[in-house]
Amino acid sequence: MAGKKREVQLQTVINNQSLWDEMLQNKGLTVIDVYQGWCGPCKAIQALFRKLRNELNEEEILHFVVAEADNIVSLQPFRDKCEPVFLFSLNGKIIAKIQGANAPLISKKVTSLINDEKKIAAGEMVRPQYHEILLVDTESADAGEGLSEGAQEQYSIAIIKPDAVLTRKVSEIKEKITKAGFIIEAEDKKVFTEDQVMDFYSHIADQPDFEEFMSFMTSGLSYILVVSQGSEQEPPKEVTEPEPDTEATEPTKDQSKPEVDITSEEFKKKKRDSLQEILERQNISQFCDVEDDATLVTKFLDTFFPDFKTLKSMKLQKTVALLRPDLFQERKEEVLDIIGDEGFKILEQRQIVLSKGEARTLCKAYEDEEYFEKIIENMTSGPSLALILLRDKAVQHWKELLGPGTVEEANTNFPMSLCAKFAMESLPINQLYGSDSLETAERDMQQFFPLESTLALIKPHATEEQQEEILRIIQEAGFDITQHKKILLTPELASVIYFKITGKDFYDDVLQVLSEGPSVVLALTKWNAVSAWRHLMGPTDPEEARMLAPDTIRARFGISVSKNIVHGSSNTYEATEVIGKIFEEFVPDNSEEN
Ligand SMILES: Nc1ncnc2c1ncn2[C@@H]1O[C@H](COP(=O)(O)OP(=O)(O)OP(=O)(O)O)[C@@H](O)[C@H]1O
Repeated sequence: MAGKKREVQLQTVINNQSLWDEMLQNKGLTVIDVYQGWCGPCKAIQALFRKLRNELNEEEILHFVVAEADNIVSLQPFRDKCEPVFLFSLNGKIIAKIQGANAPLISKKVTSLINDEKKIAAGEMVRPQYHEILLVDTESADAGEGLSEGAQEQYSIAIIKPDAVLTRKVSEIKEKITKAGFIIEAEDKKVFTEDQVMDFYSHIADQPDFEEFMSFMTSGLSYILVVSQGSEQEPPKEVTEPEPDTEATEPTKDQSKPEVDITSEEFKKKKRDSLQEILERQNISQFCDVEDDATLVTKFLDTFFPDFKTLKSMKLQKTVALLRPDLFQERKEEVLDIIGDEGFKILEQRQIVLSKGEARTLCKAYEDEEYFEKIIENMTSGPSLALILLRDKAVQHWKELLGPGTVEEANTNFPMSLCAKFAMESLPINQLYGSDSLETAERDMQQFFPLESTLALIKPHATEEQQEEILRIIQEAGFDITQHKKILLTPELASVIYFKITGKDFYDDVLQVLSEGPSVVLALTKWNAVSAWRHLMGPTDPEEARMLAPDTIRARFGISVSKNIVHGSSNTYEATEVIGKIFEEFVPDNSEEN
């Protein structure tokens, strides 16, 4: 019976990768107890699962399984760990993990997810964009949810406010922070909601100008930075290198290098305390708030960086992989399966016919071989498949899987490598390519996936919640929101965006919709941005979108053709023109405030 799915009283047993993949097809929530062959599933929690199953009575959408880490590639990070791990898969996406048999937490998680599923099915709630978590073992006692006190103490949060983002001061501020010896551990761009401003700035809520501050903070993108102290041995450079725009005075006692006998804790404290001071000395504190209070820092991390600790324990990297033409044509699916099984996430993929020049650059290592021209011929003979892969230590891991450059060496010394596995008569070299280093990966990404920007509009009839959801969808799809502005589109501004349709008979309808309130205007950047954003928006008419592309933004939130919630540029020329006019020629009213 080994390797076959067998029903036990409560939980289905998953003991190989194909059953695991099959399990991911389950509809609704699957609670996965990850166990080790040598110690068996967690008995302590089975009573809770039985109780939840009976009380919730939702067999169609609530499943319980036990999954053996030893035999499932996806669960590799959890092998040989004694502590129980529970994963929560929602419609095939692992969205949460609890380490340890924490019954109350597990119960709360299951109940709330099932209640949400019921509301979604009844049309009472829009499906939230759940983030897929990375499967790693965090190896710490607190690893359930949130961060330990110890971990929180090391970090400060710096918020670069909307006016600084609009006037492009972000790089300068970040550079000043890092030059002063601090490390920016993580960053995100967000438009604060009113509730969030209320929540995070409650300590100044009684100030007379708080309402003004609230509307300023919700008016555009802020950058939220998680900042740590950096190495305690290294003195902050900022104190010894006055910035050109600050007055060159004799260093005060505070600014001089730390005494040699200072303890590392004192030194860390000194550096931590000085982030605010540095910003003040550099005349940038009006653009950037610093939060050191441990409780607030935790709140920021939990709200904006829920995976921070997991990601910090990893070396997440991007690398570029390429399947050469013959392999792409004949065995693409097998390669993609291996990529998935090895835990890589494919961020982008495209078919590309390489030019001779591109092929020569990629195969430079073989330029002295007599078969060089033959491989250039082969590589330019048809489309290759280029991929951007994301994973912990992606560059090294992909190179290790590939094995050596030539089939001869792979067959002799590395018969398990992908080079040997996918060898083909037509080519004496590896049918697969991988970037050699982080620098090469960066260069390869620029070459194969050049960045492009598009203009996006969220129309006035979108509610606050819908705006937030749309921004989340945008970020989840890998777009970088490079500009953000909330403005009332007057007929003059509307004609800049909709210059192509000003003569159409429905143009008055368009102006009418835009006059109903402020719109959110965005510049979105990623490879192939224009077409990717149009794809995400869906067909112009929401009715048609609901039939043809029900997951698109217009299908989910559009009301009618004129109230179709979003707009996007039609081509790169239009995008460049309109972004230039809206974000560069039009000077925002609040750029000099605060
Ligand atoms: N027949 C119509 N009646 C009312 N409004 C319309 C009609 N046709 C188009 N519109 C509105 O004008 C906008 C621009 O129209 P266009 O023909 O350029 O559509 P699109 O390129 O699919 O959408 P968009 O340019 O907004 O991304 C549409 O998004 C829609 O809101």
